[in-house]
Amino acid sequence: MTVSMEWAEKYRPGTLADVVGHKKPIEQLREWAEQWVHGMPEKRAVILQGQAGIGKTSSAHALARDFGWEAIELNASDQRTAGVIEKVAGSASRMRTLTGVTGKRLVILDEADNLHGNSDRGGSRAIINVIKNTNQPIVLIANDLYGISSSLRSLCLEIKFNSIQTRSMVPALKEIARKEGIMCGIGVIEKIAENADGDFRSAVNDLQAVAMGRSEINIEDISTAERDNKESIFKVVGKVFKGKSVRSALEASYSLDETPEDFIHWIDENLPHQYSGKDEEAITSDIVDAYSYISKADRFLGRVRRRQNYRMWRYASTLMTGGTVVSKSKLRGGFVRYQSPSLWRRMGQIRSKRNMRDNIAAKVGSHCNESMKYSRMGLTPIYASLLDDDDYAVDVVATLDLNVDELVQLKGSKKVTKKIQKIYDAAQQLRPEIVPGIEFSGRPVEKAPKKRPDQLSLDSIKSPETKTESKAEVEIASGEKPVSAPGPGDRTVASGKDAPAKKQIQKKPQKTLFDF
Ligand SMILES: Nc1ncnc2c1ncn2[C@@H]1O[C@H](COP(=O)(O)OP(=O)(O)OP(=O)(O)O)[C@@H](O)[C@H]1O
Repeated sequence: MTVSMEWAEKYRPGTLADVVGHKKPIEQLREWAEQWVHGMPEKRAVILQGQAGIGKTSSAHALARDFGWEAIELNASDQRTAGVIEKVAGSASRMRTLTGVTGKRLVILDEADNLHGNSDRGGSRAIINVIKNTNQPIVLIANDLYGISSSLRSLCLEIKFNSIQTRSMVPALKEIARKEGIMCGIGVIEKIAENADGDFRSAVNDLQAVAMGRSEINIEDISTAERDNKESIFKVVGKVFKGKSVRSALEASYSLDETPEDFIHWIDENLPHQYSGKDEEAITSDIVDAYSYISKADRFLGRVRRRQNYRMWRYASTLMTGGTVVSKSKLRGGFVRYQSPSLWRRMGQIRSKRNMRDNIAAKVGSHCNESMKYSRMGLTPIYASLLDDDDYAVDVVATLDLNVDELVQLKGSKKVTKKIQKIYDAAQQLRPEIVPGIEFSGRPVEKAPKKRPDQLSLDSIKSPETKTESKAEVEIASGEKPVSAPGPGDRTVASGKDAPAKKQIQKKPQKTLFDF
């Protein structure tokens, strides 16, 4: 097994045919390159846009190789001043390539959504000028189009790279494992691909990490690797709180698989737990000092979000880790069980509660032909109060098609109580059948006659006799013999045979709120 070289580099696709997924964008890229072969395309530059690690840069290099072009890559760490860009892709480059061979040169500008910093001074303007005049193909690579000016965008053909689907990654990962002589147990590759969330580079990195020192990988090894990653965050947090070397804390934080956006929450959550003891005054002062650095780091994170300039993450990291390290008046050891950020849990809870509240309001709104916003404010509380009456409650749940969690929330309860479960079960039997192709609006168009709450209540599902009474009620109300007995099973679309029964039931005077 070779571990000396990164597999992601080793298995970088050599030609466009080796690129995993991206059928359509690769086709677009090829067509654009063909136009260069036969002359000059309308757009002399393309922007390959998509999340990191999905093969944009590799595709650009593979394109150059397939077409026999020299590739020159300028990434954000290069000095992308107007002069440099002009030199590489401007008028001089029209004569011949760097190697002296006359032919096309593919200029690849990585991180094109990041052309703001000092080193890129004039970069954006220079690229615009170069694109207008060049006779060399130019590829811009960007995670996000928002960081690129509209005047630059208008000169480029935009090609979107989507994240790679798990099922496309699996055969490619299996092939890498085979070439590396690694045996993989059932589901191993699928799990790695799933965890990567569309990012093929991280899938390859994960495969390499878990294969290190093994010739066989089983599914349990993957869970261990996931746990190792979690352990490493605890180690880094420990280094920040307990160590005195800014450098080693910073280096440890860079090795993490967490962004500064996430890491700051770990520090924020655990700082007060780590700094505890009897010397209250010193502790308070250390905590205040550390938080003053953390808040400055947070300001940088805000700037990164607003300007999409990820270079400033560096300052944020230095402030939050280095700042916390230097703000200790003395070293504090002691074991502390670090917690994952509670803010995430709270946000998750709030978000899911809010989503549920909106779902309920949308269902009420749909039933009453009102907007979700209006029903959230005005109507939902009314429906909530109807739940106090068990019979209405069953009808409300069935009519609005509430699920059990929504019922719990609308009832203002904290959990599924026995009563709530009973209401829900009763509603399941009353629930109208949804006619395919017709969206449920609380009033399905064609369905078997819906039983009224007075026909099916909590009690009525308890004893079969009560159901018989209900049949009798229909008979009395219609003055005719009922065609079929309404029971839990008869929630099908009304057939011609059922039609008379439906007609009779519609004649019945309104008895409940939902009888319209
Ligand atoms: N679609 C893909 N097909 C084959 N290999 C891929 C693909 N996507 C990523 N890889 C692997 O991941 C590595 C990184 O890919 P690449 O640099 O092309 O991604 P990117 O989208 O340009 O990411 P970034 O925006 O971070 O530069 C490659 O060396 C390759 O091993």
